[in-house]
Amino acid sequence: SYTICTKGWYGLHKVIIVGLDNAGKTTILYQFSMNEVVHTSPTIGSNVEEIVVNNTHFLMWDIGGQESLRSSWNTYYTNTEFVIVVVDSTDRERISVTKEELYRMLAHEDLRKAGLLIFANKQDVKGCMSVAEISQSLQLTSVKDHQWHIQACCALTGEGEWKVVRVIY
Ligand SMILES: Nc1nc2c(ncn2[C@@H]2O[C@H](COP(=O)(O)OP(=O)(O)OP(=O)(O)O)[C@@H](O)[C@H]2O)c(=O)[nH]1
Ligand SMILES: [Mg+2]
Repeated sequence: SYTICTKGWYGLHKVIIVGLDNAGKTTILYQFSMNEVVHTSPTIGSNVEEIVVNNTHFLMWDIGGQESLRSSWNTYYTNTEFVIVVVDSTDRERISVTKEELYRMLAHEDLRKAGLLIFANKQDVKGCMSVAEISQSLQLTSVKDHQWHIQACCALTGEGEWKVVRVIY
């Protein structure tokens, strides 16, 4: 679970969900909005859902992660308060690609004040990377100019703590 500080703003909070193709972004979006595992196909463009946590409204944008789509992620950045980066914990080959995309994003002016939440997804798969391995591969301790948190998760089950968001004002 993780805590989000909304700094006294009761309006609609914009969240974007990014990460490489097949990471589980769309599965996570519908876990939050419907508490269900939906059948997904690769996202072209984006999906958007509003979710409510403790009377706080979040507009969550799930953006397609295929290589050809990544250059348009930045068209979603304006007014984004929270960036969720979803990592496929089984995908050791491409963790370095996630890292490149992560640092490109964090350098973007429009995300200067955004908080960062990393979901280490697919933790149900045996032999997958742990949270510690992913933190190290992404060099998260070097991220000083954004608040960040990394969370183990399995989007195929809504169980466990991963969907628990605590909102403080
Ligand atoms: N084992 C396992 N599979 C998962 C998990 N989460 C998602 N998947 C599967 O991973 C595949 C891709 O999931 P999506 O949610 O479509 O991935 P995406 O990140 O939205 O992909 P793009 O839209 O192409 O960017 C699907 O077959 C999901 O069922 C998980 O926690 N564990
Ligand atoms: Mg998708």
